[in-house]
Amino acid sequence: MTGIVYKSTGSWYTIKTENGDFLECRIKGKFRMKGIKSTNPIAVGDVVDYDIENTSDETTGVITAIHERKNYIVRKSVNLSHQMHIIASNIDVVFLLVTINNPPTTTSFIDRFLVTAEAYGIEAVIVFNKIDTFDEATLDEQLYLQHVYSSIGYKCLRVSAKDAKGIEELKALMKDKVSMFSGHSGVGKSTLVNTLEPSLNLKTKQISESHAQGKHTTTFAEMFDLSFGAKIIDTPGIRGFGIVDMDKQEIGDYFPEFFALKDQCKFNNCLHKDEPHCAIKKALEKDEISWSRYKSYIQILEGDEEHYRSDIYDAERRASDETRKS
Ligand SMILES: Nc1nc2c(ncn2[C@@H]2O[C@H](COP(=O)(O)OP(=O)(O)OP(=O)(O)O)[C@@H](O)[C@H]2O)c(=O)[nH]1
Ligand SMILES: [Zn+2]
Repeated sequence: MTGIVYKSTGSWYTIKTENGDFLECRIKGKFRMKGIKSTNPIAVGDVVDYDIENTSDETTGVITAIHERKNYIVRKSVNLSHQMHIIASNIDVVFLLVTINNPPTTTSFIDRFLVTAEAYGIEAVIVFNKIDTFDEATLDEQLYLQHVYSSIGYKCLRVSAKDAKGIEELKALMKDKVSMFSGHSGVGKSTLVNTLEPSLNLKTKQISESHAQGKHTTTFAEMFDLSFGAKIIDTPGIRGFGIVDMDKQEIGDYFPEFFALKDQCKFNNCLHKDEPHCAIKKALEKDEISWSRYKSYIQILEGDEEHYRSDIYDAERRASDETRKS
């Protein structure tokens, strides 16, 4: 029998069975996934095979196999620096909430996020929130950003979580899929989820307020079914999008508009920096590639390893704090 993992608390896993019932399961034997050193063998989102185990007073399950993951997101384990903790798997779409100035979301943050999503193989959608607060300048900036990202091919939505604007479009994109919401603290993630499903009171808020950072081991990702046929994965205390190891050579491949042109660069290992006859730099000069995207690319390329290997939320937050100070 097959089920989906909705919650994991270390030794027990709550799975939803094909009948729609929830079943508490343990695992039997060793689960080793090829190529990943992870502290947890099974993560929220995993599709698993299980057997029923009946004892005199309860019915539980035993997970016997895990189906191949279509993708997964990780963070470094708190205690074991070389191991990964798999936060969640089989995510269909991740929504990045962006606010223009309250709080500010920089293009560099957006681009790092998109690069990570590309590397993970997860579709990313940009959701501009708080449109109810926009003055003319903010609106201009938002529309400009929307133009930049939609011309690359990223879906963009404009919403107001507070006034429930744009919510139907968002629901349509979430239907029949597993979604995650991400973005800086204060962009409106909890508000938006509550607008989508008022009965669902996610723990995100409480936990971030009690400064649970560093105590990740006590917070667990959890999947929820929403009434309109969508699933979301909530990751309390984890607002970033994990870590991805990238070679310098592959970074450009995670900028779709660079990737589309790179065959036209003279050198097939072109880093689009100082090389002659670079198609990306030519496109940049013709304004066919946005300067802010190119700047983000160079930052990621030249950034110290910490920048793209550590939690991008924290890295970017520090960076954006520094920019604001200067
Ligand atoms: N005007 C306006 N305010 C909003 C909107 N969405 C959220 N807010 C406000 O923005 C503030 C932050 O919203 P939250 O939903 O707590 O943000 P969050 O992203 O969950 O924040 P963290 O829990 O810290 O990660 C709250 O005061 C909300 O009322 C919106 O669409 N319009
Ligand atoms: Zn090039």
